[in-house]
Amino acid sequence: FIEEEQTHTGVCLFWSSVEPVNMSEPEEELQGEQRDSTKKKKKEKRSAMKKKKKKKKKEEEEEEEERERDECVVLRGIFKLGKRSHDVLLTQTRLTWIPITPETPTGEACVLQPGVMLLQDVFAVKVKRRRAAGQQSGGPVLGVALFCCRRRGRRLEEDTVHLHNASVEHIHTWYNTLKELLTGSSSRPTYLKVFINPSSHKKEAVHIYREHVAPLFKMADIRTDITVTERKGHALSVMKECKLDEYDGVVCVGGDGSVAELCHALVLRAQLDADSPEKPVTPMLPLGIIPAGSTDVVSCSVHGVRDPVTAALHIVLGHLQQVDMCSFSSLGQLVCFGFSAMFGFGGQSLARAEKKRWMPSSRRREYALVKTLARLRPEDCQLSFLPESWTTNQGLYLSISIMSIPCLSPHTPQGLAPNTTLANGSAALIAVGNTSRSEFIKHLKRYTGSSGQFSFSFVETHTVSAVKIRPRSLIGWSEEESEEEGESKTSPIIQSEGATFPWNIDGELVEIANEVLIRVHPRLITLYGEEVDEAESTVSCSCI
Ligand SMILES: Nc1ncnc2c1ncn2[C@@H]1O[C@H](COP(=O)(O)OP(=O)(O)OP(=O)(O)O)[C@@H](O)[C@H]1O
Repeated sequence: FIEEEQTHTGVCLFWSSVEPVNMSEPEEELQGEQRDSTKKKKKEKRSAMKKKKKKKKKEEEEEEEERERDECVVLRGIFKLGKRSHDVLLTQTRLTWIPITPETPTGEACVLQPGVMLLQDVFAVKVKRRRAAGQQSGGPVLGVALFCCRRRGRRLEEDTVHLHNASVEHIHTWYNTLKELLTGSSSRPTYLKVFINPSSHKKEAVHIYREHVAPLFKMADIRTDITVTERKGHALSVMKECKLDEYDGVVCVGGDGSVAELCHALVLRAQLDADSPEKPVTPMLPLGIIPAGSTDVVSCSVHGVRDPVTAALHIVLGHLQQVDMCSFSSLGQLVCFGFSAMFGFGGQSLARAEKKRWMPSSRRREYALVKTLARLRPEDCQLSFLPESWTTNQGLYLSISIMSIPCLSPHTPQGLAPNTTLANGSAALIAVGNTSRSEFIKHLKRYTGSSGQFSFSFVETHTVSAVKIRPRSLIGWSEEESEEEGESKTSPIIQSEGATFPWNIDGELVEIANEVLIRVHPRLITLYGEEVDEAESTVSCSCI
């Protein structure tokens, strides 16, 4: 077939090189036939390729089945699942149950579906006993229960498989063997340091942890050491002092601000332990994020959903994902480590929202967004970025964002930075130049859809490893705002002389006067979770 195709291509090339001018009728007919034949051959080639792919897939499936068959059976026994008896097989990696086929009166076998469960999805096994109400121990053995996770889209849900058999000996053999197989997985934690921010979003973090997370940790025999934070910076000070080598991981229950504080703390602590004051050091412990904030973009970016159960199951099962981080510094001094920063519109609207802390958080956000749009003001600055050598641009920008993760959220399922991934070693730079308010709103609105937010002449995007932003205006944002609003100036986080500019770093307001240098540190931190391409979209933003 390939030979035929090659000969045919040769003919085509020959015909295409013939001058079309003054072509005689037979020649035209011949060329028409030739075209038909080319189409036919292409179709045949496509169908042959399809067949080949199908064959390959079938072969792979057969190989997988053979591998499963060959995999050594560790235990085999009869159990009741539901009301029916099953032949249950346990290997090193999976549990398979095949219904014992009953004979029908006509002698025909009735076909029943077998079931399978991978041990990598099982997080606990318990012996089931019959107990009277209030009885704490003992009781006749009923069977074993396997607690596992099932995937529903990007969500992980808890599920249980009950294997019933009243033989004590049989059940103990199965329980001990299953326990042994499950403890083989080294990335699963047994002792966690947990930080809960009770002030996050609707002040529900403690409740979320108690209701949805603690029972799963208990079921998986994970011990915890809990700190309920009392103020900003509390988690950082605890992390500087505590004995980290006792733990297998750290868990943060809160919003993006709490996550950023803990990531920052983990990297600083690693630097301290390694006596490396200059260079960021990869922390030994992974961080688990239980979302309890208002947007939770870091959690959404590693789970695909804003769901405490999914987050807890990723921790329990030891799913690890290395993630790029940025360092933010000014005048040679580290400001913080984080995942994303917004200068201009994003910083200004957060600064406005912070002034209205007394408002409910969603109202506060909408108010700030609308007001910042109404008073849209570009920043005059010098923007430099480093793909290989520094490129410098100067001008008016409405917004500049630097994001080392895609920043997925239910509002922006494809992410604020769909052009970066969790661990590609670079960040997305999205610079929005000066334009009219209506064009800027059009650009913002497209984030809620699937594409098109960058298809404007005033938007440029780059893949970067470092960025420098130097504001050129002499009047700082807060001074101008205070004059406009008749309010007293709020105290800046970084005390500085002269004009300061608001930055939104992982949802936290940071006011900085001078040039800011952002560097990307590939795979600096490990988070519990996995790479996801899109977040589940459950809310829409109506304010614009
Ligand atoms: N007890 C506390 N009282 C006040 N602030 C706290 C407390 N504990 C921690 N913080 C600080 O609160 C800040 C914001 O926390 P977090 O991000 O969890 O909540 P949020 O701002 O409501 O959520 P989101 O960032 O998703 O909007 C963090 O910088 C954290 O250090």
